[in-house]
Amino acid sequence: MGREPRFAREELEKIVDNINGSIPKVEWDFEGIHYFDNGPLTVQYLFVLDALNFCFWPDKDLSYDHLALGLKAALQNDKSALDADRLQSYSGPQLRELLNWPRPLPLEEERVRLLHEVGLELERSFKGEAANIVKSCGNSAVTLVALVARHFPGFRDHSLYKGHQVFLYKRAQIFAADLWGAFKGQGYGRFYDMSSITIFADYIIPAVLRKLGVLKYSSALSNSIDSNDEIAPGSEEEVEIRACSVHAVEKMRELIESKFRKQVLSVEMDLWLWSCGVQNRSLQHHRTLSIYY
Ligand SMILES: Nc1nc2c(c(CN[C@H]3C=C[C@H](O)[C@@H]3O)cn2[C@@H]2O[C@H](COP(=O)(O)O)[C@@H](O)[C@H]2O)c(=O)[nH]1
Repeated sequence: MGREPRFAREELEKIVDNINGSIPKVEWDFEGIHYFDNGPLTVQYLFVLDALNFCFWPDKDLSYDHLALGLKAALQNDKSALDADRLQSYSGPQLRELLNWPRPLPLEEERVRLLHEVGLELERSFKGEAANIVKSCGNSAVTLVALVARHFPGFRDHSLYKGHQVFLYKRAQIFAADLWGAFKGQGYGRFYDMSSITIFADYIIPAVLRKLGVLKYSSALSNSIDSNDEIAPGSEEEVEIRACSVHAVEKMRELIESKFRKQVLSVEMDLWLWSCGVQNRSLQHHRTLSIYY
């Protein structure tokens, strides 16, 4: 038997019936950890946040919250902390200091490289401001994702799977969703095509779907995940875990529409599933050293 995950339609139907086709509403920033001033600095904050929004698990005490809170505190202390020229100059130890983290961050060199890349390209093409990327996307989240991926190679979350290119664009899509959530669909968060954004294929959502029984893993894959083996970035298994998660949630959304006549966004389903996942610290997730999620 292969090691690939399998999508279980019966389990999915049960879940959709249990919630009566209504996705429990989770407020964006339910954790109360994000910087928000209703202006362009918030866009800069979210863009830098999502440039670094990956791979926290190698340090068991580190989580996404530390990154969000650290960048928020940095901005509150110094409004110019995330200016494009400053982004290009941070070293690893300076980034740690900014985030108030006492030891090297996972993939720290990559994080620093990505910060420099973001600062340089913001300066070169967007007058230093992430808000200008958003202004040039014509209120389309899809255009925003494409623009970000075109200008910032670090956001090009793609892999080659059995000869096909697979694009999951987790961090570029979450940037659009974060704008939409933070600005409550207004101003910098106004997009007419949020329904075209899929879930953000990270390491939490697949673990939640597995726990719910919607994704079934072979015993070989289950054993390696449960014994904390690392899964190689770009491997077939890694792409399958992520792509099956996107597929499962799209199927859930289709089922809710056909059975309950309700339109739901994948972004709303993502936030619900993700918030369940991060509140369950014992959840076993797959471990891949990746800059994409
Ligand atoms: N699918 C999905 N993945 C998300 C997020 C978020 C945060 N979204 C903000 C938006 C509104 C909320 O109020 C959140 O604050 C982070 N992650 C991913 O989780 C992992 C971190 O886990 P841990 O090591 O336990 O902290 C890592 O891959 C990270 O990239 C999300 O929303 N959806």
